[in-house]
Amino acid sequence: MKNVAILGSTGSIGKNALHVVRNLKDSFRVTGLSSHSQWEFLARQAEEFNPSHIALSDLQLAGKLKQHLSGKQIEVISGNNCLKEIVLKSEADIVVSAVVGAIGLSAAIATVQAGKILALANKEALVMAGNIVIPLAKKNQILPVDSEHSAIFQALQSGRQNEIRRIIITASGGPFYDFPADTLADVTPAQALKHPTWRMGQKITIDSATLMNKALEIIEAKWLFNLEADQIDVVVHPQSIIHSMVEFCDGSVIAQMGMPDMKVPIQYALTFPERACLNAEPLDLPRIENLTFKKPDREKFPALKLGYLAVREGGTIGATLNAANEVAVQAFLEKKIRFTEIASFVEKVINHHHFIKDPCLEEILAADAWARQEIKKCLT
Ligand SMILES: NC(=O)C1=CN([C@@H]2O[C@H](COP(=O)(O)OP(=O)(O)OC[C@H]3O[C@@H](n4cnc5c(N)ncnc54)[C@H](OP(=O)(O)O)[C@@H]3O)[C@@H](O)[C@H]2O)C=CC1
Ligand SMILES: CC(=O)[C@@H](O)[C@H](O)COP(=O)(O)O
Ligand SMILES: [Mn+2]
Repeated sequence: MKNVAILGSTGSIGKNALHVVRNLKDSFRVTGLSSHSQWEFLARQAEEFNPSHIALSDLQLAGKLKQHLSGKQIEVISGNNCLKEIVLKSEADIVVSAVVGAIGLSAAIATVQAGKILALANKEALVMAGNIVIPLAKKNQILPVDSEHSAIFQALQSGRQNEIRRIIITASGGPFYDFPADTLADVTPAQALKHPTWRMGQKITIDSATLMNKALEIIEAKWLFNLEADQIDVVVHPQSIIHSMVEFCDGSVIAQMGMPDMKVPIQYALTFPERACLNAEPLDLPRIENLTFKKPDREKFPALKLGYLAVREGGTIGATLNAANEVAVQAFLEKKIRFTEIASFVEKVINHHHFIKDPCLEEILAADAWARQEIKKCLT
């Protein structure tokens, strides 16, 4: 029996993770759950899974949660450090990090420092601070949940690190891939939130539409798999059936395929190195008929080149890109900026930032804070 804590349990990945754990209840016990403000939903999850600790980052709502659960043996943690606290207090063997954004970094660091397995969906932690997080982790201590990285990790089980020629990360292209470039300035948040193949939280869905998600993912891949920029390719594959591929030095290309369903990579991260049965929709290739591929359009979707810049140059670019993007996505959702301004404002902030080649954690956090202030100047 393994103890699992799920950070961000009320979100899209968090709910899928609980679905997986519910089906594997003889192998996993939930000892920690967390959310930001959905306290009633978190309370229902706590009542079902009976963890020893839960965390709500919103201090004011935490009072209501405590009152609701009074009489139960569940400790409620709240406040700024609650993610880190739940990692350490919940006695988890595995921490699923399914929070969105930079807030996940401290929990990622705490998890690996405590020697626990980190099942990582929160790609932003590696985008910001892969140079800090990765050296702290042992081999296979960080297990990817992101579908593309899980696919690459699975494909890599058939070869060795020094046999990798390149990886090919697939991208759905998002809802606007075939839109004429001159129409993108006018697309709305409602349109952007209609992802063609995946049902996900709002932030990542907008990132998919700008292709910033692929930018974040190539940075994530660099850190997870120790790759150079010229070993990371992106191909647009609108059906999201091939989740990514690895080309080895003998020319063999190993792909991981399946219907788009995050329960598959979540479960693999929890059960690795074993596999467990999962009642997922079977892959019916004759029904799908066509798997198609296109070169990404870097002019129409400039976010991708920012990702390659961060992979090549490293340093504080990842943290700056991530922070500026988080603010820009929120501003787009609030209809304060246009869709096309997300990438252009992020680029502007990166170009103005004070680059540090090998930043320590404090310098990374300072770059994050600076970028959040700087991009606000573009919003007024
Ligand atoms: N969704 C997907 O299929 C995929 C997601 N990912 C990555 O996984 C992560 C989660 O994505 P997703 O599940 O879609 O996101 P959601 O928005 O659906 O869920 C986010 C979760 O994080 C919590 N949260 C939000 N803000 C804070 C905060 N400031 N402090 C503490 N907790 C917070 C939310 O709590 P509350 O509900 O109370 O707001 C919620 O539980 C992201 O990094 C994303 O890029 C990667 C691959 C696929
Ligand atoms: C499910 C998952 O891993 C997402 O990151 C997904 O890949 C987003 O789709 P895009 O390929 O459109 O970015
Ligand atoms: Mn992904």
